[in-house]
Amino acid sequence: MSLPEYKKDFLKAAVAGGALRFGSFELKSKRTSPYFFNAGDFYTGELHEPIMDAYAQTIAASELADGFDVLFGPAYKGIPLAATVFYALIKTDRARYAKAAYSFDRKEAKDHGEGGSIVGSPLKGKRVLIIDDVVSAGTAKRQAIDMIRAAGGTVVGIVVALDRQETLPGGDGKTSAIGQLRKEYQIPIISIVKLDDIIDGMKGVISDSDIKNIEEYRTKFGASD
Ligand SMILES: O=P(O)(O)OC[C@H]1O[C@H](OP(=O)(O)OP(=O)(O)O)[C@H](O)[C@@H]1O
Ligand SMILES: O=C(O)c1cc(=O)[nH]c(=O)[nH]1
Repeated sequence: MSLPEYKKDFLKAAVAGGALRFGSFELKSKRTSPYFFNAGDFYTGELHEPIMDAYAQTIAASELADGFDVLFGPAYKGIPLAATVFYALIKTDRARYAKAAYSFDRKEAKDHGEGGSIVGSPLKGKRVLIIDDVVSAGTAKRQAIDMIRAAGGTVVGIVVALDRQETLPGGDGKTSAIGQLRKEYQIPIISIVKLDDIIDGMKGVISDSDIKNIEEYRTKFGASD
């Protein structure tokens, strides 16, 4: 299967910039994974542009492309994502996104000046697309959904960089964290790449033994949703 160019560019930049690594890594879940994606590395010049463009193209090519009014980035890591990907969306298709908007929250409400927790576009009556780096257990996404609903917005979807497509530890052995959120909130959750794309895109780029380790990991922990 051939990956779209923006996914190839994303993977190439992520590997070159050290955001996507291969070896042995302990996850939050305590699983040992043969690959790791560090969204904390998005700040370098070589990574920033391809990653922000890849988010924008993922959104513009998705079912959510015309279905949101506000791109919302939960604090903290979601904040630069919302601002920068919104800019990339405008650059990608000005006519389509000129009337859209972005916003983000403060972790601590401001008690002076304009006050409150939401900065940027008000959410009342708006269709809101959440942007973030990754989903681990889904806790931060649930909090963001609650906050947006409390502010009168409707969450229409979530976009993240990577879907690891792996089962939730202690779960039913089939469902992923993303799958669980999809079911719970009945919303689309899209990603720039998923584990299957990494395996496809990295063949011939990383060693055969790294590919084999990731395929074995997918066989052991791959989710079915
Ligand atoms: O709980 P999940 O929805 O699976 O997501 C895990 C989130 O946790 C981290 O953010 P955190 O809330 O720790 O805030 P930060 O952006 O300030 O690091 C990380 O950036 C993910 O967005
Ligand atoms: O599950 C995790 O802890 C995890 C995996 C990954 O690839 N990247 C990350 O930041 N966390």
